[in-house]
Amino acid sequence: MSIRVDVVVVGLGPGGEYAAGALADAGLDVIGIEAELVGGECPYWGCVPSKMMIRAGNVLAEAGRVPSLAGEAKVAADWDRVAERVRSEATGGWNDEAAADRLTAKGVRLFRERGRLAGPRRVVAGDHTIEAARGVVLATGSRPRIPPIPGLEGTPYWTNRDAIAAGEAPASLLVLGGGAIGVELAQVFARFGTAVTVLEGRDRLIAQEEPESGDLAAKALRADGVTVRTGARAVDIEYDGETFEALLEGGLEPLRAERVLVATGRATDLASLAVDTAGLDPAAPALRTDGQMRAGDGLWAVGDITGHGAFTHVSLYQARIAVRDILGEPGPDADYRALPRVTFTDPEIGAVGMTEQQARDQGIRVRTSVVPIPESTRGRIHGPGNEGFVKLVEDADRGVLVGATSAGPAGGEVLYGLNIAVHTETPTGRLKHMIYTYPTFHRAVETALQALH
Ligand SMILES: Cc1cc2nc3c(=O)[nH]c(=O)nc-3n(C[C@H](O)[C@H](O)[C@H](O)COP(=O)(O)OP(=O)(O)OC[C@H]3O[C@@H](n4cnc5c(N)ncnc54)[C@H](O)[C@@H]3O)c2cc1C
Ligand SMILES: NC(=O)c1ccc[n+]([C@@H]2O[C@H](COP(=O)([O-])OP(=O)(O)OC[C@H]3O[C@@H](n4cnc5c(N)ncnc54)[C@H](O)[C@@H]3O)[C@@H](O)[C@H]2O)c1
Repeated sequence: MSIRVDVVVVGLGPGGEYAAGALADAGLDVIGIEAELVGGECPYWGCVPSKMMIRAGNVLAEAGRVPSLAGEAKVAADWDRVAERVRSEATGGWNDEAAADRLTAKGVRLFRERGRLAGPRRVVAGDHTIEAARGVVLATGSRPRIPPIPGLEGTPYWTNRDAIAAGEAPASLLVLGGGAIGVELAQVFARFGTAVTVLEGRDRLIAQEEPESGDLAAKALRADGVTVRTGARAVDIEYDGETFEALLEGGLEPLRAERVLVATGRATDLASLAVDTAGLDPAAPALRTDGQMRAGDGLWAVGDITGHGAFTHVSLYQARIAVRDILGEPGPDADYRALPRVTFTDPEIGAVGMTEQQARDQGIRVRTSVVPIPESTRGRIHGPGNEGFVKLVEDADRGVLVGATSAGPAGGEVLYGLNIAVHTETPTGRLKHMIYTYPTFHRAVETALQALH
């Protein structure tokens, strides 16, 4: 059956859901195509449930700090409460009815199918061929990248989805990959009694961030009893029906665990979207777009599929730009200079813009400073759990911050001011003469500005 509409949105994760709704709100005739759940990875298997799990783990850790600050606290960790909250409050039992209703109430026609391109401005979904007069938005996200480790395929390894839906905390867990997913979930399960080992191939955790961040994450995880193995890779995995055994590079002692969580990055799948029918490379790792999120004539792409950072806020930011462009409204190009991200470990590790190394690699004459939170007034007041630091990366010639990290209690919130500074390129000379509230964690930013060298 052939249908004509204004816009087709393929994939209704955060970016696609926003774009479809906003375009329908603007009066366009929109079809949204979703193969699984309206809302995508973030609300059902990503950001929201993982942060609920982290919140639970953090409460336990705070209780552990009571003896040194306030007396006695006896707590008994119970994963049932976590699983129940994830099921009922985060995911509604992995039911997207409310999200689907919100979208259809805006006038979006929802097709529960797997869509693919069939040429410019044309999408095939099930028995339907849809001609989109204005064009197509691709927002199909990413899925776990499974490394080709011999023996892994065919075993009941976990991805983020199994970890989020876990009915119980396993006795032991081997986490492959020390990126954001690996470190966040490793800490949570460790706090609920699981014996966790993180195996990271590179020489530090959260390796795309500052080295100080990786060191801090390793220290925090170790303090929770996690075994952190960096520069280590599994070369073979066996499963005997009960236990996984991972053989390591270099003949190191094998690791055994009840569960294996694969958290080794995400991949897009452009081939299954038949992007070649629109003249694009199906083997590319991501769909390249211009600053208005155009991937071709009558084709826009937003979210993980664009390769600009797998974050919900990136997907929503790009979706707003694509919507504006589709509606013919002028606006600035996407700008990733001040891309913020937070790894929600305890302590939180927030970062924006470039790391020191990235800035140096760009030939920027760099000045930096690192100020430890425990040495700040608020850090001393806070006491146990005060680990963290503020690191600034300044372009010394222009006198502006091009990157910053704020790690510590509420590190993700402290990041906001640094995000503004990098985005607006406020001169560090002006930032130094601002009034910073006493005694806050973010006063470490003022100290770090004075210490730039
Ligand atoms: C454990 C975990 C924790 C995370 N925590 C955070 C966090 O704290 N903060 C943050 O910013 N980000 C976080 N992320 C990342 C965030 O979830 C993603 O960046 C975000 O969901 C990407 O949005 P998206 O719009 O690209 O689409 P996605 O959420 O990836 O959704 C894409 C949708 O498209 C559908 N689809 C795919 N192919 C087709 C097709 N051919 N036809 C129809 N439908 C299709 C899929 O079923 C899916 O519903 C986390 C991710 C994980 C896994
Ligand atoms: N707080 C957040 O915003 C948040 C939380 C979770 C996920 N995310 C998003 O989801 C994305 C995916 O997360 P992720 O943690 O899977 O990916 P990642 O790319 O952040 O980290 C994957 C890690 O796995 C390592 N690795 C790859 N292959 C390996 C192997 N065979 N053995 C050992 N280590 C190996 C890599 O060196 C890398 O450090 C993140 O990049 C992030 O954008 C964001």
